[in-house]
Amino acid sequence: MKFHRNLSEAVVAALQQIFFEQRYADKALEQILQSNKRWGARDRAFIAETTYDIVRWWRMLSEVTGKAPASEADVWAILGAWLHLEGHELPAWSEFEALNLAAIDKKRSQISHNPAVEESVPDWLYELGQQEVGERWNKELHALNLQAEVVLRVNTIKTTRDQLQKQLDAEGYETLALREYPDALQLVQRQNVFKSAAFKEGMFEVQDANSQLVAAYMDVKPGMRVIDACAGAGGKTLHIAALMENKGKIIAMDTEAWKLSNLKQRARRAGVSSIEPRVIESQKTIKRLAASADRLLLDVPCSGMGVLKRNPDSKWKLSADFISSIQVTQQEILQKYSKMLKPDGVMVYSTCSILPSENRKQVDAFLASEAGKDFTLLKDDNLMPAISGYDGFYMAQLKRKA
Ligand SMILES: C[S@@+](CC[C@H](N)C(=O)[O-])C[C@H]1O[C@@H](n2cnc3c(N)ncnc32)[C@H](O)[C@@H]1O
Repeated sequence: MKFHRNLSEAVVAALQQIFFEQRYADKALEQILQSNKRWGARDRAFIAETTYDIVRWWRMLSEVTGKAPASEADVWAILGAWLHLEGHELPAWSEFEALNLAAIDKKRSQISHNPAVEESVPDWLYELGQQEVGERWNKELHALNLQAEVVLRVNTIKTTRDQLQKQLDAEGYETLALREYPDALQLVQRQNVFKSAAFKEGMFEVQDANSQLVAAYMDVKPGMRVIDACAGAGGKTLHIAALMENKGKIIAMDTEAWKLSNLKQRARRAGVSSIEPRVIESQKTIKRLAASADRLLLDVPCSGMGVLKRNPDSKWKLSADFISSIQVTQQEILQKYSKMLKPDGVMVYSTCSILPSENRKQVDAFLASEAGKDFTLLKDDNLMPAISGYDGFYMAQLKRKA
């Protein structure tokens, strides 16, 4: 494989932004990819995938190159080590001249005794995972370091899974229908599906397979009144709308107005008219909706510990303090927002985390509290990356007593 210098420079520039300027990986890449309109699809894929993979393996690569990267030259060394460990011959560039490949190989073989380095996570995060996830942690961590599959959710308001599969096939995108996920198609090869006519026509959204199980857990029926209280840009809201055949009403709420604006655009493309976005300005917004929903989704903000495959930079940006503070928000949302559910209604609490302290323990604390005394837990599920091959999620289905 031939490595082009300008693409490697783009990777180094993205990594410097991510690690030295604390920018989010997706934002840094978006800006860098926009800066050169002449790069084709393969060039863009190389820059994005290489950057993400190096972000994923940053600690391991720092260890094998011998020091914590602090300069542009160090980032070139990290790129060189990555290329070498991936089995590529290094281009004869001055930045790679000082690299000692034999020393890199030696260090790589020595780090297997330290799983935090081997799996490339900070020590505190490794220890937290051990305490919380227990025996399964090493397997889950390993799975979280694999590249995420690209999974589509068929928009059943506009098409069927069979029809969409044929349409995509005709456009040059080969997909697999996933047996245990009724609305899901998985790309056989990584391709930019956002360029397809099917996407522009609103036939699908890109959504992880396990994420698609959350809306299904809501047990919605056409005509119901549903509140999605942490809707964000509406990944799950749109799925709920499709399951309700676009009949009834879904109030999509969030504290961030810009996310709800994105949701509006996506709803238009998907041909969904049953969603009413509503920004949460204060607790009054919640109180006005007391006992008004047949179904309530609390897809709460969380650590994102189930989705490290697609957001590997979270490993370096998360902190124990952030996880503690987000847990306080999760319990507050359970306590206050659960009041929006009608008696006899069903509420789903979900996270994209695999930490019990954000999941079942939050539900148990809620059930033991005054606000939770009217609720019973019907079922819950831990969707684990190593078992399923997809992102990690937790979902609990609770009923409010009649
Ligand atoms: C896990 S994300 C939601 C993802 C979204 N449901 C989806 O499927 O794409 C959590 C969302 O909660 C929002 N949020 C944070 N604090 C909130 C609060 N106190 N009340 C409601 N939403 C909040 C965030 O802005 C974020 O969009």
